[in-house]
Amino acid sequence: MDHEYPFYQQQEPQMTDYQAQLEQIRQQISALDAELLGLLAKRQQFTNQVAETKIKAHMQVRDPVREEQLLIKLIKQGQPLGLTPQYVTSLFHVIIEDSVLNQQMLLAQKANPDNAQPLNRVAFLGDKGSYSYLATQKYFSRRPGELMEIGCPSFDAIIHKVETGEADYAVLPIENTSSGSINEVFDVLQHTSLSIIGELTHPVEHALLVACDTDISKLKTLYAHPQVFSQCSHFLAELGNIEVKPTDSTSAAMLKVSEMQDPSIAAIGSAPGGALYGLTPIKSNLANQKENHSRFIVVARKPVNVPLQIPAKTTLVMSTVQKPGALVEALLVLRDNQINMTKLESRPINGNPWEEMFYIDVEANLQDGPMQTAIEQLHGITRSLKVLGCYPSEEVTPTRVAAADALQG
Ligand SMILES: O=C(O)C(=O)C[C@]1(C(=O)O)C=C[C@@H](O)C=C1
Repeated sequence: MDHEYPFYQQQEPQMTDYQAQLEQIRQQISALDAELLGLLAKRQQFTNQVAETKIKAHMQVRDPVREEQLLIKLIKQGQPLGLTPQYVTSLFHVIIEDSVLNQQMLLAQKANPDNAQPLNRVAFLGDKGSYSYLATQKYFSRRPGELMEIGCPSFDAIIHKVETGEADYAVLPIENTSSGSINEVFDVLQHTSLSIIGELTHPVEHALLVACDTDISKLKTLYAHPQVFSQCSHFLAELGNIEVKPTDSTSAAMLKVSEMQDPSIAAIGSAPGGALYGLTPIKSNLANQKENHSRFIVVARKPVNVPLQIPAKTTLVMSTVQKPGALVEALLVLRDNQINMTKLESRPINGNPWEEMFYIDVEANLQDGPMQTAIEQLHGITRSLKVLGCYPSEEVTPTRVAAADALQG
């Protein structure tokens, strides 16, 4: 006879028991997460108060000594709680970056009081879901006023919207870590009266997006912006014989795939952007370089004043006289005035392909004495020189603390 189990034998827990346990723990996690959000919001209120004080005291926003002390203390406090120095450091780098950018925005607002408006009409490439759309959302989420998104089919159309007053700002991609400078934007900057008033970098995480249940082996056609194809050239080479079809923007590619609902068709774009079109990612991280970012500039009809308390960048465009060493002579002016150049880009002059325009980004405030001297000297040795804009630098370099140092003593 089969062995009889005593009636009182504990039954094996059912899957529903485990799910109930999981749900109970998850509710406790969610309650703690809500508390953490409340604390972060309170911290933001305090650091905004710090900004108010710094405005009155004409103090720099960044205080590296304070950041180093703060990180060392937090690493020590985290250790007995089982929080590694790496975890604590990376967490507070994000928190401090947000604090610095918020403070910079507050100081910039004080320096440009008439810029604050209830509605920010912003032109950008493509439509909702494009990388420019995501960058626009990111940049203006930190600024007061409602955002009116104005998607455009081309860079010329974007510039036209702002020049004619149909838009207040434009967000333009100017370079990408994988595919380099975006030449069309440098070319439109040559002839516009608009000023660069801001910048931001935004991660560009390309994913393979589809509208219905399928897999890579079934794909025959791929839609994407040409920039995306060059950034994902290695992935495309591995894909083999698949037809790639360029679109004006990433959002146009995603809209196409969403409308066709065809399992043999996909788009390359960001997963958050794709979600706006009902697309799902079947493969991520397609870019040649894993750290793939695009830098965007923000342009407007009026330049902004950048307070000396926050790090500034100035972008110049110049053409040199036709003599050997002319460019070197111009760059030596920057060196002689202790001005650090962060970017140099050359572009042919429309209608005069044998001469070039040079775009230069420097880490300097236009109001600075040395910068004023450099501009004056450059006017004397170049054929043409134009300041495209002076704007707050949004690159917040994190303060590094060696974990070992932090845990000593
Ligand atoms: O305490 C300050 O001075 C702040 O501005 C706050 C804060 C922070 O978020 O902790 C931000 C930036 C500074 O570099 C240092 C610290």
